[in-house]
Amino acid sequence: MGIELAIRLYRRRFAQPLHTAHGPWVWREGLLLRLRDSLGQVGYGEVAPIPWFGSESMAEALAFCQAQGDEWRCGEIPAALPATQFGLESAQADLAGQIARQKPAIPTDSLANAAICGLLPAGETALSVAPQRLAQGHQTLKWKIGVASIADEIRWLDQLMVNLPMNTRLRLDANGGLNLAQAEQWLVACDRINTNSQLATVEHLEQPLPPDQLAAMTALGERYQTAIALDESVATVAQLEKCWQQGWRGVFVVKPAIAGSPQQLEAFCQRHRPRLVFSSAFETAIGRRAALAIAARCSPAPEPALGFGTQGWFADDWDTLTPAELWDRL
Ligand SMILES: O=C(O)CCC(=O)c1ccccc1C(=O)O
Ligand SMILES: [Mg+2]
Repeated sequence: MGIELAIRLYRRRFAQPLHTAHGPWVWREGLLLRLRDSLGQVGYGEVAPIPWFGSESMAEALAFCQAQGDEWRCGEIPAALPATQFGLESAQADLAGQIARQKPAIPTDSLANAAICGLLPAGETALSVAPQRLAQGHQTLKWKIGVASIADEIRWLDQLMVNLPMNTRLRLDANGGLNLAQAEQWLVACDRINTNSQLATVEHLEQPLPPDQLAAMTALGERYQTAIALDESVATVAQLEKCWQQGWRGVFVVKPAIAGSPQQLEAFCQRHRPRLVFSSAFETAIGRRAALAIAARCSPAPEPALGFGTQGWFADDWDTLTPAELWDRL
């Protein structure tokens, strides 16, 4: 008897919609996978695509998984299905004991918040939530920009900075929603903050321009002091390779859950030793565990902060469940 593949669909509602430059994100949909061998051992995986990041759609992922039938034959998974590659490969790794048995450099359950970037809501609400995140132990925070007017947002940035302790690091994430003039306006504001020795630091400006504008972002990186991080431009391992080949040596944000094959991702990291920031795709505990195991293998020193401050954002209690409990719940 071979390896049995079981599939479950899930749909979770954000407690408050996540606002980005792409608009509000209200529901998170994905697939949970379970492989079971003839001895009854199981391995869990998760397919959590983000179509607006260029991943496959839920329908494409589901169609591929269903087409496998009840048995998983470890066949090739098309490069056009990066979230599915992650889900099936990490389920196999889990079945092989590589995720649970491995003692991760970063403990995956009770991660200290100091090692995790706390996520702030977009807009002015960030000002009242920031003290809560600091009280929870986060020392790095992330704020979505390109959601309200640039004048308002830069004013809120200044108000936010005066109330942050000096050791705090703030990430600004534009989700590709700025034009060149706006990106320059933000970088002027960031450099002004970063040259003020009385203020905390803006760690990076994430994906200021649309994904295809690599040359323009490289030029911005040379003209301003504040670091630029690519995210949407490098959603998959293939895109990471391409941007590396085109000379990008700044920060790469990596979301393992949508990057494609974990093995290929690890190989890219070993080969080039890029500057990495690992980030969540708002996956469940199943994908999170696998993504954090990959992060630990790709960059042994847990620094900079992991972009995994995504727990508690949903209107359910799933974040309190173990992978097996979550599977049984669905
Ligand atoms: O990276 C983080 O700190 C949190 C995760 C995050 O921001 C995110 C989560 C899902 C989809 C896109 C993004 C993003 O970085 O743009
Ligand atoms: Mg981002």
